[in-house]
Amino acid sequence: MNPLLEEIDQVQRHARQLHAAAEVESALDLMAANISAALRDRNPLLLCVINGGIIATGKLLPRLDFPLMLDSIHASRYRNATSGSEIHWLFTPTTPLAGRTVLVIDDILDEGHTLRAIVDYCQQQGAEAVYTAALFDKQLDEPKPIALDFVGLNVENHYLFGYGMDYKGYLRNAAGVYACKEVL
Ligand SMILES: O=P(O)(O)OC[C@H]1O[C@H](OP(=O)(O)OP(=O)(O)O)[C@H](O)[C@@H]1O
Ligand SMILES: Nc1nc2[nH]cnc2c(=O)[nH]1
Repeated sequence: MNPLLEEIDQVQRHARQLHAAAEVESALDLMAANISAALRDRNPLLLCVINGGIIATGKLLPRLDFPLMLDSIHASRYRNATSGSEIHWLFTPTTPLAGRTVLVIDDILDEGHTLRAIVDYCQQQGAEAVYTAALFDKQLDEPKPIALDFVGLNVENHYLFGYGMDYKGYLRNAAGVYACKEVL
C-alpha cells in the first residue's frame, strides 16, 4: 500500500472518538437556531473557510431558511501539517464585503490566528458587521485572539479529524470527531 495511505489507515484505526455524528448533528441544529435568531433580518453573506469549513457550511445552509448569500475564503495555516505556521492566503471572496453583515464559518477554532486574520480582512474590506461560527472550539489553557459568536461543541486539546478536519489532507470525511492517538 502507498505509505501515506497506510499511515492514514493506522491513524484512523487508533483514533479515539470524541463525538459521534448524532451529537454533531444536534449541535448543528442548535447553532442554526442561534444563527437564525441573530441574522434572519440581516441579509448576511456567509463566508466558508475552505477547506475545513466546507462540511460545517454545507450542513448549516439547509438549516437556515432566510435570505443569505454564500462565498468563500481560503486561508490556510496548517497546510496538511499537524501544527500551524504563517497564514497562506489562497483566495479571497469575489463578493464585495463593504456594508455587508458577514458570517465566517469554519470547522475549528484552535489557537484562533486563522479566524482573527479573516475577521481583520473582512473589516478592512468594509464589512458592516462580522460574526464568527465554528463547529468546534478547542479548549486551550492560553487565551485566544478571538471568540466565537456561534459554536457547536467544545472539544479537548488534541489533534482532531473528521467533520471537515483533516489528517495530512485525509479523513475530512470521517463522520464523527476523532482525536489522533499520537501525531505520527
Ligand atoms: O485557530 P487556528 O490555530 O488558526 O487553526 C484553525 C484553522 O486550522 C484549520 O485550517 P488549515 O490551516 O488546516 O487549512 P484547511 O482548512 O485546509 O484544513 C481549520 O480549518 C481552521 O481554519
Ligand atoms: N485537522 C485539524 N486541523 C486543525 N487546525 C487547527 N487545529 C486543528 C485540529 O485539531 N485538527
